Amino acid sequence: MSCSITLKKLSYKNEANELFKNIDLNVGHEEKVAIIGANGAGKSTLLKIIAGLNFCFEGELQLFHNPIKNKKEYEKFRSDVGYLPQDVNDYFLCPTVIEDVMFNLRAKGEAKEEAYHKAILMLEELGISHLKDRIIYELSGGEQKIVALAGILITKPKILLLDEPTNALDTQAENRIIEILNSIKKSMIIVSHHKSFIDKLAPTIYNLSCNELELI
Ligand SMILES: Nc1ncnc2c1ncn2[C@@H]1O[C@H](COP(=O)(O)OP(=O)(O)OP(=O)(O)O)[C@@H](O)[C@H]1O
Repeated sequence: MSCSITLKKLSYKNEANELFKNIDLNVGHEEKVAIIGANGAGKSTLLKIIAGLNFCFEGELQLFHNPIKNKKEYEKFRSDVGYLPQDVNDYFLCPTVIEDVMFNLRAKGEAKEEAYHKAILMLEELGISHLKDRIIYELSGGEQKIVALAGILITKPKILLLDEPTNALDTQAENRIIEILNSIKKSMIIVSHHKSFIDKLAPTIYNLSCNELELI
């Protein structure tokens, strides 16, 4: 199987606890995988490791079959990975929604008009055109989460890592996200507490519990 993400005997301990030990995981090309688990089980930590934000692990992380041990080795793949953190409070770099959604495209050298056009389409697709000129820090938590997702999807990463993507979203927004994520053909890992949300999205579900990743 062609794998986008592979974990081999991955172990991690923080100062206080061992969070997971000898975890194996394969996420195939365009496969959607969900991870559930109790508060503090280590789900966000695992996602941060896969997102290249923490290299203090033992074992092996591979992206597209390439072993990655450190930040330098990760850089080659960074633009292939879109990571939505659980808390998007400190996530934004621009004052307004449209500027922030355009930002990553502009950073990649895309012309302003083209980036603006794509950002407008992305806001439409996510149903948040009405937020276009709003100041991000005046938006609700749920609105901020969708804006952050827009800023990620617009760069068309090959892998999506989503930490509680529907946290703080109302039912209508959640259904919109389900529809959009279902229509996207990418490799995805979704961390969520909402089993009903995951059931509509990811055929493969793991439970992170007692240091182990168990297929359920
Ligand atoms: N930066 C940090 N420094 C120290 N401990 C941390 C840090 N981040 C997380 N932890 C601890 O690591 C453990 C796992 O946290 P993590 O956020 O990965 O769990 P989680 O499964 O995502 O939880 P939740 O479902 O509540 O979001 C927790 O005990 C947490 O307190």
